[in-house]
Amino acid sequence: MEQRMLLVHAHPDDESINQGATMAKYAARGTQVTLVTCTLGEEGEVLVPGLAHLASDKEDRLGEHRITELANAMKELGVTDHRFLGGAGTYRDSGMVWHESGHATAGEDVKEGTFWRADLLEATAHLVEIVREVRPQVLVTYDQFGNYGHPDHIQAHRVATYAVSLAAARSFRPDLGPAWDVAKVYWGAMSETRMREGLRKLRAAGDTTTFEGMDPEDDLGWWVTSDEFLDAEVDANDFVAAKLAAMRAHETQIAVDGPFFALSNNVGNEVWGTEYYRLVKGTKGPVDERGLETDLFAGLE
Ligand SMILES: CC(=O)N[C@H]1[C@@H](O[C@@H]2[C@H](O)[C@H](O)[C@@H](O)[C@H](O)[C@H]2O)O[C@H](CO)[C@@H](O)[C@@H]1O
Ligand SMILES: [Zn+2]
Repeated sequence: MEQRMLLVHAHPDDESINQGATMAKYAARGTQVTLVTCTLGEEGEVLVPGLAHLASDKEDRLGEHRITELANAMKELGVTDHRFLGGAGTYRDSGMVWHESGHATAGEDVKEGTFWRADLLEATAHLVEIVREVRPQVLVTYDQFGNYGHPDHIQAHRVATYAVSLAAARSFRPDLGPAWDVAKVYWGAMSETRMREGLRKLRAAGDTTTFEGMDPEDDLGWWVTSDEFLDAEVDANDFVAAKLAAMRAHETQIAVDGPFFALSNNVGNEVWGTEYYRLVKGTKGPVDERGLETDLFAGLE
């Protein structure tokens, strides 16, 4: 079977942070990996001082710069098919604010033309066209909370979920191509056990700044998924270097000496090279002794 995987993400950088190792692993073994990014990340911060002029409140050219960052990241992962939903610049980054309880949320005045205010059916139709062209057996996106509450992540979840249904409906927009039913849909997840183990190692090594304020013995809350709800673990430790190089490519968003890289090597390999998933559509394939699939195409041979 020719394996085809489609990932739907909100901003350039989400793909590398969340599934960079998985993408590199499957691309290396010949799976067709397609990434759809819904915005250009125009409202992002700019961590590189020499690029501060690009910010949305200055020259507003961060979006075009992040197109290049994404292309560079895809080269590191070996992914050759990456697209912007509706074409580059169709949906603008909605921005975000931090809610008092620690997760992201939409600001008071979300601008016209942003992804959060997009017409859901219009945005979904753009994705249906891609789904019917690519015909993926596996689709990956965020959970209903966008994993940490960012409005664009939540909207990407909604568009991806709606597009899976409509792409399979023969009577919906036949002009967008023959119907296609995606066999398996996964939500990216962060294992509670793995995050707790990583935090314990960091704190034991004296690191109090990485994931500052998080106590490994506390309830880790919305950050993580309880292991009872995990369905798949992709061990891509051989591709950690590619993932970290892809994350570094998003230089305006991810500080090389920031929390993502502050992990010591051994913690880094364990935390970043293994990526977790919840299966929300389709039948679970063969599992290991923990009840976890180790291949997202399990059961589809
Ligand atoms: C990983 C991710 O989704 N990044 C988004 C996010 O970026 C955050 C935002 O700039 C926030 O203000 C910072 O405090 C935080 O550190 C950033 O991770 O939101 C941006 C604006 O919508 C988006 O461009 C970026 O890709
Ligand atoms: Zn994002």
